Amino acid sequence: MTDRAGRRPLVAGNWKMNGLKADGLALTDAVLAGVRGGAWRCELLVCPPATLLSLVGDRLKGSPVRLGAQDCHHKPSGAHTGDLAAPMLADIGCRFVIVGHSERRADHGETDAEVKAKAEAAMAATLIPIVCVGETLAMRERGDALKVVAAQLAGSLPVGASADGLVVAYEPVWAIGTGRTPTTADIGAMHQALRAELKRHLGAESDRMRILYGGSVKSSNAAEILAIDGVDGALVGGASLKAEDFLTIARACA
Ligand SMILES: O=C[C@H](O)COP(=O)(O)O
Repeated sequence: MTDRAGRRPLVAGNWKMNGLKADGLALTDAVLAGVRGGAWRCELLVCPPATLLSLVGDRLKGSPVRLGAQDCHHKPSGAHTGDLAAPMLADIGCRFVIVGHSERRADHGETDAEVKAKAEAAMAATLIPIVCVGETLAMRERGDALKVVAAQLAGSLPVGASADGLVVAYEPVWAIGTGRTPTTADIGAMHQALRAELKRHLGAESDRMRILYGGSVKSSNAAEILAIDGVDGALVGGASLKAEDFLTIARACA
């Protein structure tokens, strides 16, 4: 992977709804042990469940591994039982927050407009939103993937994003946790379409924005996926729960 327009690759681990305290700490310590002493080409990020953010964040202090959350509310505070506001996440050391993951879009009916509002709330709290988009299998089989995902991105893009202040993640829904991935040509074409869409909305600023690929990224396919033109890193689910697999993926950026 080459630096294109100064984009440093980002490898992000989304732990999803996994891990009790002991698991989270053991995974964090294993990642930190593997990271120590290495010169990392990519930026490293872990996104534990909300219950572990403080604990993991404390462990990560002084390390090159960043902390991120998996969701935030679109308001900065208020009567929203069970939700977490972006300023709260920033307050406990988060630097990034994933918004619009397909699991939240499916499980909680989140729309593009809500994702956009969450991304704007994240930016207002100085967090970097990772805005997720991706097609279902039916959309891909109908030949609609490029069109649908570009429209999803257009509807989810926060207003006023700067190059360093926004990350996009392309995650085909049918590739998440299934072991299936699109062809390298399909991933390349989608990343090209997303960059064109970013450019249409944000102009030249978009050249330096990172677009990640997510969906069944593993240690065995990471090098191939991360070498695709326009892929600026990976959003990793299952494989991020094993430190060695996560770090092998990160090393594939070298
Ligand atoms: O956020 C991560 C993605 O949903 C990918 O998950 P996965 O690597 O388990 O397929």
